[in-house]
Amino acid sequence: MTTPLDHIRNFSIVAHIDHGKSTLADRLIQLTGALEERDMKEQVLDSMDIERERGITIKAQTVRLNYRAKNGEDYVLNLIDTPGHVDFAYEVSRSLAACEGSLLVVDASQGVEAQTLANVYQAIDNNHEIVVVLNKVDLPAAEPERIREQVEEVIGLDASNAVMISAKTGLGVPDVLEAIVHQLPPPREGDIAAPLKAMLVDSWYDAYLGVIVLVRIIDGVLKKGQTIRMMGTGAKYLVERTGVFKPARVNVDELGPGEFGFFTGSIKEVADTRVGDTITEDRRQTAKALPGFKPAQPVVFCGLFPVDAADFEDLRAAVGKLRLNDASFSYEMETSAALGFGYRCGFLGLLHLEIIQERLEREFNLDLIATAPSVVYRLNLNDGSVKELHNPADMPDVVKIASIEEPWIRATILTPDDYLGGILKLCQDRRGIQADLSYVGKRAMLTYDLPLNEVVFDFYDRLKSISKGYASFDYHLTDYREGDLVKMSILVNEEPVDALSMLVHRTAAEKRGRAMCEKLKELIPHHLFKIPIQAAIGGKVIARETISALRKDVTAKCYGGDVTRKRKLLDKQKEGKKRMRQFGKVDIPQEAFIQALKMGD
Ligand SMILES: Nc1nc2c(ncn2[C@@H]2O[C@H](COP(=O)(O)OP(=O)(O)OP(=O)(O)O)[C@@H](O)[C@H]2O)c(=O)[nH]1
Repeated sequence: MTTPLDHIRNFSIVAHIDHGKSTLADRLIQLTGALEERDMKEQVLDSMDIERERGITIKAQTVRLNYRAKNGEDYVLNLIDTPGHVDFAYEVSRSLAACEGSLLVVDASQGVEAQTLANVYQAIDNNHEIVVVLNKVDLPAAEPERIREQVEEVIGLDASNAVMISAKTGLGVPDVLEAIVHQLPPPREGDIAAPLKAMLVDSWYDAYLGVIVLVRIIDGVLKKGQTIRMMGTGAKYLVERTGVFKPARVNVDELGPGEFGFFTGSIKEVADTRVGDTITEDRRQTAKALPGFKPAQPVVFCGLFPVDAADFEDLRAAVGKLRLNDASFSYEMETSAALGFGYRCGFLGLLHLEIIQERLEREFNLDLIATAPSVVYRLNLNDGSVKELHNPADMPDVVKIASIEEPWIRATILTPDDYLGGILKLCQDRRGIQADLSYVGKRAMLTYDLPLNEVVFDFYDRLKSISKGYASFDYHLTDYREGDLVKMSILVNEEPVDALSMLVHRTAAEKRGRAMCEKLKELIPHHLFKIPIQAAIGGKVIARETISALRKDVTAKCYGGDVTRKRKLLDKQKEGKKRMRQFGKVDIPQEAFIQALKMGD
């Protein structure tokens, strides 16, 4: 039995990070009895360990809630979870496109932040009705009335019906359920008699069931035994199981118009399922596919290499496994003169990079060296062709290059007035161009255009430290612009270390080069000979440091007598060596790479 359309509400929750989205979702699940209290783990929606530890949401999830409203009617509420971080904007957009309304959660003690704006504008772009929820009213610092006005003023939403709640204590949460039923619209279309038409919202790999595909049904029904066709890829599959998440997986006989649910078939890889694709029945196809989605494009690349070359096979297996569940992560094999075999990997952004790296190290027990993150440059060559450059090491000879273009972003930063000066300077130092400066209550809202290349290093960390954590930040890619970019190489003992080469703006090259050489001088241990460290553009050295020679006999202090002590010291030294990489005759500790690449200003 499918639910009639006017008794279905599909909604998502949009919020700035930490404003209480997950806490509210948990409350809604709890209140509608979807979970027994004792089964209620904290934040059930954030299922992966890392997500839970870091308190961030990565994978979009959906939960069906059964709710009997005060009017006595039974409703099916589908909560579609969306990630809150900028890197996952693409996942946010596809989840929003699949539902009709949003709860906009705003922390009543903090007010509107950068991601509040970015996320709510996406919801508005998707024609969502929006219920404003002011959360954390239990906090002494909460000013719900003031924040209500702020929402109206800054976003232009009618907040007269705003629901004031504390997701933590549960206060006001039942009103949220009523608001969902009465203020959000049911699905706008849906013909149960028409041929099947469904949107592929998400997919992931499950060790027992294979690929699980999350769908939103538009027309018709989806059930076991049907042969379905993915209209974009043309692939056909037999449906083996249909079901919903409550949030535990429950099988159902069929899914009808307006409903969310999942199906499984013999689909081997997540890569076979294209998010945004239209699913129809093979023998009775829908006439028109849904407007397609753009696949997520990786914007940041870096090389990942095992510290111990013998671990390469393990790395190969691990990236393959991760990719099964994350089609937005891409990789191809790379060989580096310095680092041996590894992978060049593409990510949606810096947080995505960090998460993947951490999962590889933690879940697969790998010790990795990551090279400097790089954006995708566009090279216009003299022969008229255009080349995309993912790796500075692949840069062709400069005489072949007519011009280089780099990606730019538009960043929105909200900050208390006190830190504005420092932030303006940071943006200016990073070649930023100010587009706007206005005020949201007592806080400044800055709009800046910045080269992504200047943001991938440590912009976010710097912003947080300048503003003592109070500034919020959001960005989206805008365009490619020509820039005076040069490849800077780092030479250790006259040997170029490819993993440390990078593209920099000519005006910043000398400063970066000098900082890099100074840093490496501190980080590379003394050897028995003098080691020059140089930064160079083409053949021209722009910075230089020298590590003096040192004769060091670690066993000298053992007076030759105690053999076991001597052995222990030698073992210890060997252990230290394992985490080193040899460049020509020089050993560079892994730590030196990480630190050199992490440069502050
Ligand atoms: N005092 C108070 N704290 C709350 C309330 N709601 C949430 N919090 C706390 O605020 C913090 C962030 O809440 P989350 O629900 O994880 O926030 P989120 O928006 O889901 O964050 P992300 O998943 O990282 O985007 C947690 O420490 C919660 O315990 C509330 O009503 N009152």
